[in-house]
Order: sequence, then C-alpha cells, then structure tokens
Amino acid sequence: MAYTALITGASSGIGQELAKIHASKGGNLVLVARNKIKLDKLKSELVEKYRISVSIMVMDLSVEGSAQKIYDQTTLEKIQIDCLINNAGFGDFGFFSLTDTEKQVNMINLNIIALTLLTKLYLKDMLDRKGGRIMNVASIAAFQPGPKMAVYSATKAYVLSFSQAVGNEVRHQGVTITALCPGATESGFQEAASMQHSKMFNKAKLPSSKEVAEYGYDAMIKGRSVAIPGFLNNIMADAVGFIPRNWVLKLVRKIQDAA
Ligand SMILES: NC(=O)C1=CN([C@@H]2O[C@H](COP(=O)(O)OP(=O)(O)OC[C@H]3O[C@@H](n4cnc5c(N)ncnc54)[C@H](OP(=O)(O)O)[C@@H]3O)[C@@H](O)[C@H]2O)C=CC1
Ligand SMILES: N[C@@H](C=O)C(=O)O
Repeated sequence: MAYTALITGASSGIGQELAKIHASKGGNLVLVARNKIKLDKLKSELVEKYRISVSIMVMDLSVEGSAQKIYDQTTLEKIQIDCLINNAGFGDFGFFSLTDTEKQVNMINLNIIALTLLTKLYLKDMLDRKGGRIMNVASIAAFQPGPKMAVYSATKAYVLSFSQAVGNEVRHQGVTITALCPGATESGFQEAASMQHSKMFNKAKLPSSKEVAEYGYDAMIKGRSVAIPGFLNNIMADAVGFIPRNWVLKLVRKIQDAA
C-alpha cells in the first residue's frame, strides 16, 4: 500500500516541490491550499507522470475549523495519512505597529493554530498505528526575535519549539517530528510577505524550493528533529546561542533595515 502524505501549502514553492518528491517515490498525496487551479494542475501532472492517487482539498487554513474539516474529510474517505507535512505559511514585513492587524492574525491562525491542530488530529492516529512521519516547516527566523517581522519570527519560534517538544514525547512510539528551518528561499514567499524588493531575496543565488524540499524530505525520512538547509544557516542557528541577546537583536534589525 503506497505511503500517503498530506501536504499543506502544496500549490506553490517548497510545498509543491515536496509533493513532487513524494510522488516520485510512488507515494499518494492529499494536497491542501486555497488555489484550486494550481492544485488541479499539480494533481494532473503527478497522476499522469507517476500513476499515484492524488486528492486535493481547497481550504483556507487561516479560517477557524479548517483543520478539523480536513481531518474529517480524509477520515470519511478512509485515507490513511502516513506522513503529515505542515508547510503552509506566510510572512509579513514591516514595523508591527504599522502592519495590517487582520493579516497578522491570519498569519498566527495559519502558521500556529492550523499547524497545531493538524498535528494533534493526525498524530493520534499515527500513535495508534505506531508509525508515521510529521514535518512542520519553521524557519531560520525561529532562532531569534525578528524586528520588522516580529509576528512571523515568533510564529516560527513556536513551530520549532512545539515540534521539538512533541517529537521528544513520541520519540519511542514509531512517530518522528521534523522541524524544517529554511533560510531565504526562492518561492512565492517574498511576494506574499511584501519583500519582493528585499535585499534578503535579491541575493545572487538563493536556494531553490526544490533544493530545500529535497533536504527537508530526506531529513524527515531519517527522522531528524531539526533540519536546517545550508551551511551558513546552520552556523547562524548555532551562533545565536553564544551571542548576547541584545547583539543578536541589533544584528537582525540591521539585516532587516537593509532588506
Ligand atoms: N521562502 C522562504 O524564504 C522561506 C519560507 N519558509 C516557510 O516555508 C513554508 C512554505 O513557504 P514557501 O513555499 O516559501 O512560500 P510560497 O508562498 O511559495 O508557498 C506558500 C504556500 O502556502 C499556502 N498558503 C498560504 N496561505 C494559506 C492559507 N491561508 N490556507 C492554506 N494554504 C495557504 C499557499 O497556497 P495558496 O496561496 O494556494 O493558499 C502556498 O502553497 C512557509 O511556512 C514559510 O514560512 C521558511 C523560511 C524561508
Ligand atoms: N523567509 C525568511 C524570512 O525573511 C525566513 O523565513 O527565513
């Protein structure tokens, strides 16, 4: 029986690439996002190429009750989710006092609430079966506070902390939880976060969504707790623990001011 992965945010970027990787290994898919056209296109491509089963669920995960609806649908269709990838997320660049309140709240609902509830719902079934893989997509932004992306960085710090803690709780029960912490990556993220002109994203060469997805998928299959693509991102994540906190804040602010 093919291994089924549910991937949120599969219509673009890292999530779309994760779907392609899983399909290439013969895995079935449940793809969740808001953009039906993109999901239908990806489904057709993957079914045609790999002869796998692909279900799509068009859902705004920032809306209350959406996680339960997804779980209820896969249960109704008797789709066993062997691998849950909570990838959907977005950022918002700017001073907190000036950002749009609704967008900030939606970010918390998506990046934290939906991720937490989907983990809660599917983890129970995985524990009952004594088997399963979960990947929660955090960020390198999780390792320190982020002036001018204060809420986003805080949501990713939650994802990292939550994933490591629950992963430890279930570590001998056949289920692993991996927190993927990418740095700036080529995807639709920068447009959604109003960072199209950010120097952070206009560097000569950013890793592609495909590269990040390949790294993350491999780490998830190996059951690694934290996966940080990129040598410099790993150095940064480790260094933060040794640098005085106010220095870290000043450094991040300097980077964001240049963004
Ligand atoms: N790119 C980067 O620099 C980095 C990204 N990340 C994280 O990686 C993850 C993937 O982002 P990335 O691929 O880069 O960006 P993209 O913008 O390309 O993809 C984001 C995905 O999330 C989905 N999504 C957004 N809002 C919602 C919503 N309300 N309900 C359901 N799905 C939603 C989008 O689909 P749709 O619009 O169809 O709903 C899309 O498929 C995010 O969690 C992001 O925080 C972490 C570090 C760096
Ligand atoms: N996309 C980046 C934010 O600026 C990140 O999440 O690291």
